[in-house]
Amino acid sequence: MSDTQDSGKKGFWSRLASGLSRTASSLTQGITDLVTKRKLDTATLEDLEDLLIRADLGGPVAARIVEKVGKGRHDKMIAPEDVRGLIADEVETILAPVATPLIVDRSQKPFILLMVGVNGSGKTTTIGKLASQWRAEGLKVMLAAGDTFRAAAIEQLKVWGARTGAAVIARPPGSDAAGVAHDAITQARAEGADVLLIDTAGRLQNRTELMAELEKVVRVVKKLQPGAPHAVLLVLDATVGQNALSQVEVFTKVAGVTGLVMTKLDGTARGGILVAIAEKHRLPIHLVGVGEGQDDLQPFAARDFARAIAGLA
Ligand SMILES: Nc1nc2c(ncn2[C@@H]2O[C@H](COP(=O)(O)OP(=O)(O)OP(=O)(O)O)[C@@H](O)[C@H]2O)c(=O)[nH]1
Repeated sequence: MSDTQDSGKKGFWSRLASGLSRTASSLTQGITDLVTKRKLDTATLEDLEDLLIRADLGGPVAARIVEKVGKGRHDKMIAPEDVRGLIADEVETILAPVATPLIVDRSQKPFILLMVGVNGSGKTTTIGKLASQWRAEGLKVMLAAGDTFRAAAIEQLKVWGARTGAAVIARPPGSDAAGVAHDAITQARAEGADVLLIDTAGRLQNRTELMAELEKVVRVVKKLQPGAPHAVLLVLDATVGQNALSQVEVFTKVAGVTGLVMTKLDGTARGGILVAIAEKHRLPIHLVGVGEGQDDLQPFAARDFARAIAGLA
C-alpha cells in the first residue's frame, strides 16, 4: 500500500470511528458497567440484551449476541473487551454479505440512478458526492432536478452541477417530475452521458399521493429506457431510528429500491439501526455518512463498521 493510500485509509477509519463514537461509547460504557463486577448470570445477560436493543441493533441480533456471550460462561466473569469482540464478530457476519460498492455499469449508457428518500435525509449531498467522484474518474455526468416541489432543491442541485462540472436538467418549480426525468433521459442520450442521477422530491412514506407521483417517475424512466433505472438508491437518515425500517419497506414497494445509503450516523447513539436493517431486508448497503464534510460519505466496509460500532481500534 502506498503512503497516500495508507493515509487515505487511516483518514477513513478515523472519520468512521469518530462518526460512530456516540453509538460506540454508549455501548462500551454500558458493557463495562454491566460485566466488570457481575457474573454472567441470567439477569446480566438480560441487561446486556436490553443494552443492545437500545442501540437499535434489533431483537434477533441482540438475542444471538447474548447467546454467544453466555455460551460456556454461565456464572463466570467476562472481560468487556471480549464482549465487544463478540459483538463486532456478529455484526460483521450480518453486514459482510450486504456491503456492496456502487459501480457504474459502463455497458449502460447512460447508467441511470434514481435517488429516493424522505426530506432532509441527505439525498442532495449524496448526489453531489457521487457526481464529483465519477467526474474525477472521467465520466460524463448529468443531474436531473426531479425535486420540483422546492425551488431551493433545484438551486442546490445547480450548485452541485457547477461545482462538479455536471450538466443539470431542470424545469421551473411546480413542473411535473416525470417530465423532468423524460427530458433528462432524452438529453443524456443525445449528449452521450455516462451517468444520469435523478433527484426526487423528499416525501414521507405515509403520503400516498406523493408516493404515487414517485411511482409515475419510475414508470416513465422504465418506459423510455428498458432496463432502467439501473440503480434506485434509498437515502436513510440514521437519526430517525426504527422508522427507517418502514421507509425501506414502503420505498422498496413503490420504487424498487436496489441499494441503501445511510447518513447521519454521527448524530445518534443508536447507529445499530443499520445492522437491524441489514438483518431484516438484506439490501445492498453502498455508502454511509458519518459527518457533514465531503469525505464523511464513505464506501461501506463491513469489518470497519463492525469494529467501529463495538468501539474496537
Ligand atoms: N451530521 C451529518 N449531517 C449530514 C450527513 N449527511 C447529510 N447531512 C446534512 O443533512 C442536511 C440535509 O442534507 P441534504 O443533502 O440537503 O438532504 P436532502 O435529502 O436532499 O434534503 P431535501 O433537499 O430537503 O430533500 C444537510 O445539512 C447535510 O449537510 C451526515 O452523514 N452527518
